[in-house]
Amino acid sequence: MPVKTFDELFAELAAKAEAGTPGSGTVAALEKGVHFIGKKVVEEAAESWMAAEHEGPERTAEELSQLLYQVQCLMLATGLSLEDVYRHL
Ligand SMILES: N=c1c2ncn([C@@H]3O[C@H](COP(=O)(O)OP(=O)(O)OP(=O)(O)O)[C@@H](O)[C@H]3O)c2ncn1[C@@H]1O[C@H](COP(=O)(O)O)[C@@H](O)[C@H]1O
Repeated sequence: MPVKTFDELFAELAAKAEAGTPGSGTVAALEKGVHFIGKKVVEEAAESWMAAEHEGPERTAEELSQLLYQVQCLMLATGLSLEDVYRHL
């Protein structure tokens, strides 16, 4: 299975948001807004923490991937680009 990078995922999600792609979970989440997505970020962060403490590296990687996805949704919901975030690294 080809590996999707953080930047590639962001480009995919941004294109779906721009197009309003029907059936996209990302488009649906963006319609719900910052409050909904913010709660998802917190939820996935907590699940990543719990997986790291109790569930092993594979489950932790899975939860962290979901956290990265929700972080990107929050960036899109707030109009932030990758560069806007990267310049703080
Ligand atoms: N990486 C992800 C990804 N990680 C998590 N999620 C969604 O984030 C939600 C939260 O995950 P949970 O584990 O909490 O899911 P759940 O508790 O079973 O479901 P919920 O009740 O919370 O919806 C789920 O609905 C997942 O579908 C993701 N949705 C999409 N992607 C990627 O984004 C791309 C675009 O997706 P669409 O916009 O749906 O086409 C896809 O090709 C994927 O690569």
